This record gives sequence, C-alpha cells and structure tokens, in this order.
Amino acid sequence: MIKVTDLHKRFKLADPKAGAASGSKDPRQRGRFFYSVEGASLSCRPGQVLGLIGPNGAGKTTTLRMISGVLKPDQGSISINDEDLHSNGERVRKKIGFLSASTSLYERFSVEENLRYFAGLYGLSNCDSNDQIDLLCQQLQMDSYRHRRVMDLSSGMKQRANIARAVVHQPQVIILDEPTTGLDIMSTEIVMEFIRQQQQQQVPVIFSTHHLEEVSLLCDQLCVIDKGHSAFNGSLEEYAGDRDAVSLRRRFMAEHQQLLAEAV
Ligand SMILES: Nc1ncnc2c1ncn2[C@@H]1O[C@H](COP(=O)(O)OP(=O)(O)OP(=O)(O)O)[C@@H](O)[C@H]1O
Repeated sequence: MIKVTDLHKRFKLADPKAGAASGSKDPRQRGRFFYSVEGASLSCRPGQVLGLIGPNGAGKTTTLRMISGVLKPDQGSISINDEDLHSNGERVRKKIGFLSASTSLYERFSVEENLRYFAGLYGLSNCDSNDQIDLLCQQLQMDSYRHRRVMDLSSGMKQRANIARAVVHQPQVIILDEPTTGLDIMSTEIVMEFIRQQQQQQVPVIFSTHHLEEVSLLCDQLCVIDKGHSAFNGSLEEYAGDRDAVSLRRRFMAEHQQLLAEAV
C-alpha cells in the first residue's frame, strides 16, 4: 500500500526574474522560489494500478520523485506498507521500484550483465538473481536480446531493460514515470501487459502518462495533478462517468480549457 499525504516541494530559482520577464503566469512562482508541488495526496492499494495524469509542468515527476525517495518533501508524508519513508530511509526505499527518465544502464554491458549487476547491488543471491532475470526477460519479452550490449539496442528495447532494472530487486511497490513515452505500439503493449502482471501479483503500481487510452485500459484509480496539487483522486468512473478514453479526455479537456486558451 502506498499512502501519500499533502506533499509539498519548492525549488530555489537560479534566476527569479527570468519567469517574470517572460510574462510567466504560473502562480507557483513566488519570490525566489518555484512551488512545484503544493498539496499532492494519493493512495494505491495492492492489486490497484493508479494513473497519474496532468498537464506538462503540473508536478507529476516531482511528486513521483518524492514518493520514490529520490527527493525529500518540504512537507507531507509518504508511507509504504505502513512504514514511513523518511523515518525508515534505506530500508523502505528498497521496497520501491522506480523508473524515471534518468534510469539508465551501462551501455557496454549486455542487458543480462546489467540486471545481474544491479541485482547484486541490492544484495540478491546468485540464485535469486537468475530466477528474477529469467522472469523479467520473459515478462518484458527480452529473451531475444538479453545477451546484446545495451548500446546496440533500439530505444524501445532499452526502455524495457530500464524497467527490468527498476524492478530487479522484487520491490513491494512500483512507480513508473512515463514508462511508455517514445515506445512503439508493440513495446507499449508489452509494458502494459507487464503492469497487468504486477497487478495480478498484488503489487501496487503508480504510473504517469499523457496517454488516456493507457489509463482507460489499465487503471482502477486516477490522480489528476494540476498546478502542483491533486485536483482529483478516485475511480475513473467517478472522474468521467465512464472509464473509456473518450470520456476521460472530455472531462480533462473541460477542466483545462484555460491552458489551451493560453497556448493560442
Ligand atoms: N529543480 C527544479 N528547479 C526549479 N523548478 C523545477 C525543478 N524541478 C521541477 N521544476 C518545476 O516544477 C514544475 C513541475 O515539474 P515536473 O517535472 O514535476 O512536471 P510534470 O508534471 O512531470 O511535467 P511533464 O508532463 O512535462 O513531464 C515545472 O514547472 C518545473 O519547471
């Protein structure tokens, strides 16, 4: 179970005048700080998949980085299976599998060598590593290229290997920041099927995306982040009356008309 309550995070701006001079209207820029997240809350239980959506710059990545323990919140609390992330630091962080845009692999190593290396860092025995790597190669359909060097792979193949790296230590919860960005239809389907398998294993999964079709096909729960706070938490049906992508898009667009107006 992932429980996140009222997260806040601000960043000190290198040049506070730059935003004002460019006519930036974001009310989150105040004085010398940018208040990136101001009140994000959500929860995700075993067997649930939660989709995190919101406009560009809303604060999704910042929120996910805090939940995964990469970034310390200024305020708020995060618990993983009833253990507070910040009072129990390293031990709780090991329960989390986190994929971000900066998750990377050693380019000169093969996929399997990378996974073995990261499994070792987490203290998995050789036997557990072998089993886990075999399982991940099968689930993410990487058997045909597990012995190839990462530098020779396509971006879709690399992304599947990045996901495997993020979960090689058998985490109790999984957090994926835009796992399907840039992937083709087949790779997207493989990643979506992987998420479904985690759900069946009762592993809570949170993932951010800009693709409402993925939310409609995969998620039970939805969190909409808007200008740094969670504007909606609940089921897809509560959000849009139905769980199909067209209904989700209609509600989302209705609530973000202003952004469209500003962009014109
Ligand atoms: N280190 C930082 N210093 C200053 N501002 C930051 C920093 N990190 C993030 N921000 C700002 O916080 C806001 C939220 O960023 P974040 O990356 O969390 O958004 P996002 O919802 O993931 O966006 P996208 O959908 O474009 O990936 C943005 O306006 C961003 O410029």
